[in-house]
Parts: sequence; C-alpha cells; structure tokens
Amino acid sequence: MASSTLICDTEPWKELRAHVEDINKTHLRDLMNDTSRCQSMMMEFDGILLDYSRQRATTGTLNKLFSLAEAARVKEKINRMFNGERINSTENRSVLHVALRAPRDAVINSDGKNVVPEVWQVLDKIRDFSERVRSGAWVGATGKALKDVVAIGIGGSFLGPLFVHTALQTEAEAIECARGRQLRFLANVDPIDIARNITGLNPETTLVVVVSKTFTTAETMLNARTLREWISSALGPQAVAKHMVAVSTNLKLVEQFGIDPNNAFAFWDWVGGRYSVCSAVGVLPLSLQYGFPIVEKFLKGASSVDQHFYSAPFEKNVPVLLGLLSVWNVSFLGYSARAILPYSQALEKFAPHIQQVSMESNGKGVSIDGVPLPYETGEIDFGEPGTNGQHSFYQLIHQGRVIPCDFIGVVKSQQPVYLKDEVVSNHDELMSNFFAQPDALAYGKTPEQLQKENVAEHLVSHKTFSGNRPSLSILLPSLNAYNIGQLLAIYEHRVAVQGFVWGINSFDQWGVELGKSLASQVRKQLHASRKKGESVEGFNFSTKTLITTYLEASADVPSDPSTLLPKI
Ligand SMILES: O=P(O)(O)OC[C@H]1O[C@H](O)[C@H](O)[C@@H](O)[C@@H]1O
Repeated sequence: MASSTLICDTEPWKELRAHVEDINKTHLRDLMNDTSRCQSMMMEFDGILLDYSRQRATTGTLNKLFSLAEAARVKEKINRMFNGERINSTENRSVLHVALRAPRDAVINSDGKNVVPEVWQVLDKIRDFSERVRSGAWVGATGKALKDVVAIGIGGSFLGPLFVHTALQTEAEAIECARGRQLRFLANVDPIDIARNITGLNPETTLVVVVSKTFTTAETMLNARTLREWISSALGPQAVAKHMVAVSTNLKLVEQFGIDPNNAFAFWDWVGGRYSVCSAVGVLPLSLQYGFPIVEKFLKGASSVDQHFYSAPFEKNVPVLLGLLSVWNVSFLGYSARAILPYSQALEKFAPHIQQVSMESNGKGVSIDGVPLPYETGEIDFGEPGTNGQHSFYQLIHQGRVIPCDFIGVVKSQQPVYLKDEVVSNHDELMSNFFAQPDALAYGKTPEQLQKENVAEHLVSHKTFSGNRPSLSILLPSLNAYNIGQLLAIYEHRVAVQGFVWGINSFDQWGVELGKSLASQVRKQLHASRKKGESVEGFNFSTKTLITTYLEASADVPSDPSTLLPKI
C-alpha cells in the first residue's frame, strides 16, 4: 500500500464492510453455542486470560482483520516503533516508551544510539534518591525527614501515576512499603485542588515533585509556583532546594525555576506524555511512596507485554487482537464508544488514564500524511469499577445504545474478606457480577422467556433485552505491581495497533493547542481588566458577555493582591 493510500480503499477493508452483513445475521446467543469458536477466541498470556468470544465476530472475521492488519502494514509499523524510527512524524520523534521498561542489557536504538543505558542511569538515580528520602538520610530544611510527597503535574504527567498509585495503595506488599508515607497529586489549576492537596501537610515534612515533560504547561507551572510559595513562606526561600525536585525533558527550564539540576530527573522527547508513566514521571513519585523494588516489578510486567507484543504472532498477540477488535467495533459495526469496566476498586483510575492514552492518541481527523479521513477514528472511552457502574450507567448499555465493554477481573483480591455465615466471600460476590454481566449483554432476554415467567403483557417490551451486545473479558491472576504493568502495556499497545490500522499518527496531540492559545488571550484580558480597568474587547458577543459578567460579579477581587494561600 502506498503511504498515501487510505486503509478504507484497500480490499480487506471493503471485504470487512461487506462481511458486516454476514455478522448482522448472527446473534451472540448462537455464536456462543459454538464451543470450538469460543475456544479459539480465548487465550492465555503470562497468567492473563483473555476471552473475546463475546465479540460479534467469527473466526472468519478474525481472518479478515488479520488481512486488514497486513494491508495496514501493522507488523512493519510495530517494528519501526521498536527500532526507534521517527514514527511520530509531525513532531519528528521516535516513540520509545518500551525502552523505559527494557531490561538493563537490552539494546534499543534511537538515532543509532542505544538509549537503554541512559534510561537505567535515571532509574538508578531515582533508586538512590528515593532510598535517601525514605530512609531519612535526605532531610528537609529544618532537619526533619520528608514523609509526604505532592506530585504536581497534569495530563500524562498525572493520570498514569495516579492510576498506578491507586492500584498499589491496597496491595499487601505495597502497603508495608508505604507505611507512614503519603503521596498526593495536584493536577488542576483550580485553587481548590491546591487546598485539598496541602490540607493536613506540613511543609517541613513535604517533598514537592514538579512533573512536566515540557516544563511550560500553564497549570503545572502556576501550581509549582504556588507550592514554592507555600514552602518558602513557611521555611524561607533557601528551603526550596531541599523540598522541591523535578521530572522533565527540559532541564534548562527546571534550573531557571530554581530547582537544583542535581535534583532533576530527566526523560526524553521520544516519550510521549501519555506514555510516560514508566519514565521518571511515574517512577519517581511511586518509588518515593513504595520504594524502587516495587516499581521495578511494575516495569517488568510492562516489559513482559512489550516482548509479547513485539514477537507473538498476531493470532496469539493480546494487544493486536484487542486493537483489531476495537477497529472492527468502531469502523465496521459503528459502535463509537467503549466501556472499561474493572471489577476491582483498585483500578478505579484505570479508565481515566486510558481515556487520555486512547482519546488523545486516536482522536484524529487526518491520516499520518495529512489527508482528511472519510472514516472516524478513536472511540469514546469511559468507565467505572464494577459493581458501581451497574447501578449507574449499565441500563443504557443493556437496553439503550450498544457499547462494547471490557470487563477486567482479578482472581485473587488484594484485600480478601470472608464472613462466616455468608453464602460466598465478598470477592466472590463481586466476581459473580463480573461473570454474569457479559452473558446478560450477549444473550439478553426474549419476550418468549418473559411470557413463560408470566410477566404482565404491558411490561414485556420494557423487560426485553435484545442481547447481542459485545464484550470481552480479561482475567488477571492478581493485582500486584507486575500485573498492573502488564495491564498498562496491553492497553498502550492496543491503542497503537488501532492507530496503525487507521493510518493516523497516534503519538501527536495538536488538538489540544487551540484551547490553550484562546485561554491565553482570555488571561491577558482578565489581567488588563482587573489591573487597568480595560473593557473586554476582541471576543464574540457571547464570550464578551460571559467575561464581562464574570468580571463585574467578582469586582471585589483586589487589583493588586498580596499573596493568599488556601486556608483550610
Ligand atoms: O507534561 P507536560 O509537558 O506538562 O504536559 C502535560 C499534558 O499537556 C498537554 O495537555 C498534552 O496534550 C498532554 O499530552 C500532556 O500530557
């Protein structure tokens, strides 16, 4: 396929389009009766069981999807990624988050240079620094050990680390390692987020980690200046050196901010923000909280999936299968959303993280060559842990729109609870729902079944479930640092596969720029109006009215205020 040919013009795409008609004649109720089909749609990798038999697909569909992958040159694109080629062409960058978790002796080149030693240099520095902080060898300005950490960052410099932290928080080994320590995340520029995050913290015992790939993100930098003020107003400006460290690719700006370059932890432009949790972005705050050895296990779990993704044949390749099935659901069956439903409260921040990984990567309107696409890419990802979601939005999933669901379950709970007189353990109760929901979606309930149950005639249509609603199930053996790494890498690579098929650049994010530049115009206006009383100009009627109303109603804000920090 010539690079400017769109995938929708290839034979495999057209064949899949035509194949939709065959699939529309099937119902999951019947497809699920075919045991050999179901058997072929289950696989195991490194302790993880993947069951995609409840997808609206046959083995024939899968074969057509493999042909589509071939037409899209997915294998070649995976190789180019692992070989450090500049596949993020609009930013002229390699995409090498896999190097962040590669074993020490691996060789992964970017521009002819093996990047793995550099990666391990930073990891070793993190191991050393986090051990010094955790042991109390590194102390704050007043000689006290730093037991609490506030990580400031947003987007990719926040969501991944928050997901991993939340997942580890209730894990037995991690709990032991984190005793007496706190890790908090300050992301939003909303001063309420500052108030929430400094409440109960003492600057004397707090370490602030400023996390920003660019070190220019407006929200992060204002929050960083605010916490710098919080520290220096309590302990004096010289305390900043002991209480603030940074993670960035822009070490020059880190130094200009006033953070000692020795306390800066680098990463590289070949790590995309939303793919950066395995760099110092995640590894530093998580190592401060849990110790490096636990975080190393997380990296190993991700690395295991990386090797599998790179080398397993597509028929037995978890991220590839998941990616192709998502393309099938979005581009052929027309399902524009995807629900991520972990049956584990520890994974409550997984869906928010994957929202960025997926939607920022694949929500594009043009091909990698800049050609407007006649088909839509990306999907609307959302999710909540089960069973909470069941009591919230599942109604729509069961009887309203069709939304392919990812059910993620865990065999061994991090926190088992048994009550002597209960029918099952608390985790079995949770998992009963995990096993039941996919069948409820697939099979539904027919009017005939309802009539047999003597349901009143006027309620039959209300109580009917059409079924035939696709889902897939991922069963993890447990939820330790290693498994969390595996899960992360599966989803990262799945998103890449989708982008490779759609022929887009999944690694840039130009769509976030316009809002930023318009906000800067508004910021200038707010400054000019508050400080010099200038009237609101240069906006459309609606925006002008909104800003003017806001300014008039908050005219009591002093035009030259002295520093005010949250009092909570
Ligand atoms: O890490 P930073 O440079 O501060 O960037 C934080 C975030 O900024 C933007 O919103 C980008 O779209 C995100 O991809 C990025 O993760």
